[in-house]
Amino acid sequence: MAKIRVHELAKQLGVESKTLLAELKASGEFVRSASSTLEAPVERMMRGKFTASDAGAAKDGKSAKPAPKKKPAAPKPGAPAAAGEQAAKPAASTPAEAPKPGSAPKPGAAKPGAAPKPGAEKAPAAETPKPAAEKAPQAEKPAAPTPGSAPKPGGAPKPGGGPKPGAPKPGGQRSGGGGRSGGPRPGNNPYASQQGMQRGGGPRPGNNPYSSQQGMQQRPARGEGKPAERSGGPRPGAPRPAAPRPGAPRPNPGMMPGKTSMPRPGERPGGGGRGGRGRGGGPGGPGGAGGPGGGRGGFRPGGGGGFRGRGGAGRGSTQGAFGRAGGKPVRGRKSKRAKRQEFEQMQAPTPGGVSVPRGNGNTLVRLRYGSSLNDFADKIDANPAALVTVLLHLGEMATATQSLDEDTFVTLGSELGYKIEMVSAEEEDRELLGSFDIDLQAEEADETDEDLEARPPVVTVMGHVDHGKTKLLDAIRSTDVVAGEAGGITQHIGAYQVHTEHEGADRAVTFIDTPGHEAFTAMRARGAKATDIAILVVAADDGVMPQTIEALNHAQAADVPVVVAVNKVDKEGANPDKIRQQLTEYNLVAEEYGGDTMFVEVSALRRQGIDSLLEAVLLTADAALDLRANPEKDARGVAIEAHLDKGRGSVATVLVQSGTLRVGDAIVAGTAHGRVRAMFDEHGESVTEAGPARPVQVLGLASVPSAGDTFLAAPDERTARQIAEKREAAERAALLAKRRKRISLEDFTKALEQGKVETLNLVIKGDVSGAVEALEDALLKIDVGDEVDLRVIHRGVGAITQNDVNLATVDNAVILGFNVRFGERVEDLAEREGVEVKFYSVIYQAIDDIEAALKGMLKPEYEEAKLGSAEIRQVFRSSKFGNIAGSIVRSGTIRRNTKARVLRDGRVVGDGLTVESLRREKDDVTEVREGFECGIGLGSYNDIVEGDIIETFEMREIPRA
Ligand SMILES: Nc1nc2c(ncn2[C@@H]2O[C@H](COP(=O)(O)OP(=O)(O)OP(=O)(O)O)[C@@H](O)[C@H]2O)c(=O)[nH]1
Repeated sequence: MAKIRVHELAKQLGVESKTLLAELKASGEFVRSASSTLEAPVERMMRGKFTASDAGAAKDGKSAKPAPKKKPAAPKPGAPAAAGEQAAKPAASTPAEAPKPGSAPKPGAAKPGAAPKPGAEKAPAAETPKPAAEKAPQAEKPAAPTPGSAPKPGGAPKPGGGPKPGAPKPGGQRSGGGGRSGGPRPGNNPYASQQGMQRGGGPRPGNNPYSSQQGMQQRPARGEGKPAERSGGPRPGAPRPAAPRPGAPRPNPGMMPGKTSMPRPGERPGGGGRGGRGRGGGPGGPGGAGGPGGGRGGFRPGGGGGFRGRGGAGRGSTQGAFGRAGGKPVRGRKSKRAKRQEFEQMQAPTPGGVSVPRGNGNTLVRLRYGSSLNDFADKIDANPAALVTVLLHLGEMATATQSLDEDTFVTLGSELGYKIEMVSAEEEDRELLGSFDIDLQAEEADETDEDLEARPPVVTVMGHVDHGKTKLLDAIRSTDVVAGEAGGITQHIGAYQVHTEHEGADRAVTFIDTPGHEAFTAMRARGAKATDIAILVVAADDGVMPQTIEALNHAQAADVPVVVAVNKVDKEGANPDKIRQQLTEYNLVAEEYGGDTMFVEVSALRRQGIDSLLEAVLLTADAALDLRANPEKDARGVAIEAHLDKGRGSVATVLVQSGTLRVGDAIVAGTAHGRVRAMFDEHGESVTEAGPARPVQVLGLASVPSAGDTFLAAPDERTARQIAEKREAAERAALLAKRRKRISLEDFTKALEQGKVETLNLVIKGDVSGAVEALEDALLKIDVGDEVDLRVIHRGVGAITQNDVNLATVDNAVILGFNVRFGERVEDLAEREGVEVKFYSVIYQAIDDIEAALKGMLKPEYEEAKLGSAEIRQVFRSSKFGNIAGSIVRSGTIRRNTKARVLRDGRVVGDGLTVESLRREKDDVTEVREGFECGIGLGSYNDIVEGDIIETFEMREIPRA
């Protein structure tokens, strides 16, 4: 810039640099060497001081400059010669802002020696202060009311910029009024916002690089042409009325109605009014533009106008800036569409500011337990990412694919106007089937008495360990008349049916061949109600035991009638009555005691009492249950057992509960589907159809269903497949939810504080299921703290398939193959999709790798590393930068943008700060080393006093062990 350096001035003044330096220092200026630059006021002051001794030299310097300066800015260049402090004061008092700027460094005036400026400005400044103050407001007032000119309220007064810069308010007041007499030093202070203030009423533009005024000085200079653009005219909205019409000359900044142009009262607020919007800002800020504009407009009548030709014409004035005839300003009219948009936007803002379709508060959304934001997004047709954002703003962090609990959905839903209803797996399955026009409930409800036929009861044997359940089932099986007749060996297929004579009729009873309440409960948990009656086996020599009670509870909870088999009556010490007695305490009162529970004494070992037991079962069933089913419909039932047979493929034992299953039927059992290729009974006999309560082994499913899966015959194979696929997807989601190491709300908060929750998703494939399970268990046991989440999203036996890779792609997972390889063409796919697949044959290697990977994913830990400290020698106030700490670096280095804290008497008074600005002299620097002085700005933190220590530090990552 064109500021004069000490040695240059010394030369001009005919004194030695040393002398001048000494003088400057004596005056309290911040000058370090002969090459330091001086601000104009300081220069003036020095010239004043040395004038006596060398008037000639001084004059020369001045006279050379004034000329250029006057040109652009000052209307009243008047007294250029008048240097010295007096002149300086008034100049500064008019916030140094407008006037000076013009004269300031840049303006067309090449490199003004600096000296001249002051002169040029002072004069006008000194005179104009007041009028300016008045004018500026005036200029603004009209602006506001005339909408045409200032379509946006902000355009005129609002931003407050107007008053500030344009009017003398901040600047003027400050400088004028704020000048404290006897202020310490006129400033060549690089940090003072208003150096003049300190001087008794003699505000002078300082050498302060932070000073906003200085910035303003530059602004106009730079903006010869720009001001109009920035301040005066082309604000959004503004251009419209003035828009160039075809044929009109293309507008250029120079043509624009700058605020600089003097708005006349009553006139459309041209630049002046708008100029007001500028903030008193410093260099670079838009306010700067506004400021000077307004300032000029206000302070220098005619200044801008003269320069700009048509400057006076604001929008709506006789002649528009763009050549458009003046007149009534065109008021923008909103289209219906715009209005609608506006209305839509008036809806309550979504947290996070994202756009999400909103419900009306009662819009019902049904979600399955274990659903993710993706599922929710699907239902409301929203962008999952937007939901993630909204949830984040509600204080919870989740990925789009992560399963969330009911509370979270309800909270999120209520925020967005949706009523969330979570549905269970059974309900959802019902819905799923409903989408295929299969409504099992309605089907049952529609059945008439004629449709229904008696069916055998289905019985489960339960009881305490070693009380003889298995033995009893064996005994019952062996009593089967049919089996005896056939002479066949009864195979274990998971259930069997026996026939017995009851009240003169042949009756069948179906037994679930898996004793124990665990299987019973597991089936119930899957929504299957396969059992009609429970036989509670109690060893007469042992009595009621814990598992007896447990089994009883399960049966009662399932509302299943109980028949008690008092077993081992052949044993010495057997006390059947004791059993009856004991069980009364559990609401199981024997008929003999006036209750309705049948107690049958049996010896499974000796196969005694079995017939009585079967009879009791049938009596109970007849008394308590309506065992009827419609055989004339598609089969519905439950899978009891299933396994993969090497030769026969998937072999599933299903219990038909209603309808009739026939060979050739398309069926779906859980997520398995297929066509019934063949059916076998418990004797290994092939059967072609199976009616209600008939257990059969079914061949033909494409995969293996799980025990407890419901099955049904579908109208066709395609439907069966689609149902299976939908179920599989739903099951996968539910499984993910279950497998996930869920994070509580508390953890969420913690995770939020720490950053992001990281998750490592895995797909595990192995050669045998045992290995897969072992690996999964071991991996889930890896302790890596709360920060990292490990999730096994899929596991299975066999080669790595396309499906595995697809899953890994979607969930961004790593595939672990244990003793398996890629399936056909899968390797290419994995490569294409960028899915990492790792193969192992030693389980510990896999665990080690995953552990290391998890550690690698751990958020780095940081420690504080001190960078430097600086002692505050003096505090400079800057309106733009806040308080600036004129400091000397005591140790290390002070770097810009590093973290900082302020210490006072060894105590931290301000922490979590940042070195937002750092200057040496007037130059922005990135760092200042030990022993050097600098100006440190801590942003909006202003609580600093002399003697404080500013300590800077950075956070360094600590490598994990
Ligand atoms: N004396 C006698 N022993 C019996 C009788 N029923 C079963 N046992 C014996 O009791 C033991 C347990 O019989 P299980 O049928 O295996 O009993 P469980 O309830 O199936 O046992 P878990 O499968 O372990 O729950 C066996 O040694 C049987 O031989 C019986 O009526 N009389």
